[in-house]
Amino acid sequence: MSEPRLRIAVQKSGRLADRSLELISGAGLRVMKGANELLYRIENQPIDLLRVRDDDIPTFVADGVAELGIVGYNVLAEHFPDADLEAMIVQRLGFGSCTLKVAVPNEADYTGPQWLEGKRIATSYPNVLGAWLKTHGITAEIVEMRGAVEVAPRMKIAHAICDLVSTGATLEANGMKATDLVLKSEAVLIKAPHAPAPELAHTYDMLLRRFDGVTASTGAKYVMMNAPRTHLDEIINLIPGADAPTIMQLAGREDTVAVHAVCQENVFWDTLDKLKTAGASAILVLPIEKMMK
Ligand SMILES: Nc1ncnc2c1ncn2[C@@H]1O[C@H](COP(=O)(O)OP(=O)(O)OP(=O)(O)O)[C@@H](O)[C@H]1O
Ligand SMILES: O=P(O)(O)OC[C@H]1O[C@H](OP(=O)(O)OP(=O)(O)O)[C@H](O)[C@@H]1O
Ligand SMILES: [Mg+2]
Repeated sequence: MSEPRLRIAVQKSGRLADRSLELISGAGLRVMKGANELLYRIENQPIDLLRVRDDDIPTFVADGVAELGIVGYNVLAEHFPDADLEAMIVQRLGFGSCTLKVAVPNEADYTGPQWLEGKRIATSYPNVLGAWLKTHGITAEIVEMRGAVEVAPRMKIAHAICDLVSTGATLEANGMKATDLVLKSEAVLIKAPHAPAPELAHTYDMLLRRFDGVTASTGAKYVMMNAPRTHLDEIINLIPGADAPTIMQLAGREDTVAVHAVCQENVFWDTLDKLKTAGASAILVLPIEKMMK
């Protein structure tokens, strides 16, 4: 009998496919792209990647066909409108960020959600939209469409739409404006309801630790600078998201210390300017490749 292998369901192609593979290789898994398009093997761990349509990922993971999956929160919320999603989510992954919004033609005299009362709204997210309408006490007809939702008002199929928006370019190109935020989304790592087979528990735990490490290090920076003792508090307060920086005495410079810190947030040029003004010098910002808390 063949050795058991963990399965991770990932989008085969589309907006999450590349970033999902980056996360997987960032966790040290070597992907073998074989002849089998549905299944990619991991060379150095007992793991396979199940490559499917993103719509199939929530069901595959909930049914235990795959122990883990990477999918948009929007797809998960639509599939399991009544489930405890937080219990399924292992972690938020920080990519694939988008929003689900209500949008109407530019010329509409939109005054607020009440405008939607008795109207037709086209969407690929009938469950999420239905719940949102309910919380606003609105009765509207939901027209379900699989794609090209943005053309519905022009085709006179609907008065409004509820669709994914990221840059807003699609809405603009179709003469529409976003009016209400229905859901914020990003890619999430989800897990099956049952624990993995005992012989895979070690691999599973290792994988979750590594995914956490990769996500934690994304955007994190290691910042080093020299700071005059007189302005140390001010300078530390300027370092974004830094937890307990290390302060070291510089040799032969009683009045100056070296400050090293891990920043959890973006370090902008603006921050560097402020640090400089506060007296910091020799400022270095370095990327962090991996991080384990
Ligand atoms: N414009 C966008 N900007 C950022 N993220 C997006 C955008 N559109 C979609 N996403 C995210 O990426 C996910 C996948 O989008 P994609 O368009 O590849 O899905 P799809 O066409 O349904 O793919 P599939 O063929 O797998 O069914 C979405 O569910 C959403 O979480
Ligand atoms: O606000 P924007 O940056 O324009 O992004 C929004 C568009 O992106 C998604 O479609 P996608 O491009 O993935 O194609 P699809 O409609 O085939 O899914 C979504 O369905 C919107 O149409
Ligand atoms: Mg899909």
